[in-house]
Amino acid sequence: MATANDAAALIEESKRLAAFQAVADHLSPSYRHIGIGSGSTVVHVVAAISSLSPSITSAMTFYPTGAQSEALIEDAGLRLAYINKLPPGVQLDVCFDGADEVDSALNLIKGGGACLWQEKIVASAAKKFVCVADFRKISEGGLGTEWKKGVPIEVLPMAAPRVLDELKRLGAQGAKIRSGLPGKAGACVTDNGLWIVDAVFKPLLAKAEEGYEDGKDGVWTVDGLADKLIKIPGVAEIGLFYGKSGLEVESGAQKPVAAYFGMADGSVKVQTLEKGLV
Ligand SMILES: O=C[C@H](O)[C@H](O)[C@H](O)COP(=O)(O)O
Repeated sequence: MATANDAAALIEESKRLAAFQAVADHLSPSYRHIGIGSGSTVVHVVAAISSLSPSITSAMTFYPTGAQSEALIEDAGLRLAYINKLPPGVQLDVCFDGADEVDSALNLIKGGGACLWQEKIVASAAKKFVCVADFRKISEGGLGTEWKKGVPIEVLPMAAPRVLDELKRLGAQGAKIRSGLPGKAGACVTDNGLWIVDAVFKPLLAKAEEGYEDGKDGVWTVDGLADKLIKIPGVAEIGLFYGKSGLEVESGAQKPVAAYFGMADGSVKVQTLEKGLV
């Protein structure tokens, strides 16, 4: 019988498979500017990049999405720079990052590790954002069916009570300020010095259905809810990556062009808007 350790090892291996395949498919030796996300799957992205010849990686510069990814880049001996130093008009060639859940339209929940704001800045600065995840992140029933902890929302601490009130009015089934425990008493504090509110909604629709009234009975489309959340005073950024992908717009895309999933059977599946999950 499989033990908890076996299950953990299987998940870790699936992360590794997804990351190595994504790097093999999307990191061209000609690339110069690479965004590195946050979380546990992206650790394998950096390992995959580090396994390449230094003659390739020494010509590249890597841009972090927070303290963890900054340390990943430094510890791997890769050239580190910051997105505010990217010359005006220059985009990242590619950004690799994880996700907490991915729906059929490549909308993402991100922020499980409280890094969403810088992640969205870096992902949207890239010509193409490539998502890497393990099989648990595949959402067939809409965002919120697999990731049940709620949509992470980065907020100004003094606005948190008002944000919680507004979330209730928008039909949130539950919303709370993320605790810093076990590491830190009190609220979780992000790399930007702000707080995270996690708001649980009914599973989000990837697309509006015919004649559908968004938000009725607390059921939202991803885009409909995102547009409401981002406008709440005191909200800095939201952990919904939605709208367009780098294949659809020149710049500013939040959605990945592809999502790589390591599967429990050792295979890797790739999801794109064109072909779905194959
Ligand atoms: O805030 C954290 C980021 O959005 C992560 O990319 C996301 O939580 C996925 O993390 P992991 O790769 O550890 O599942």
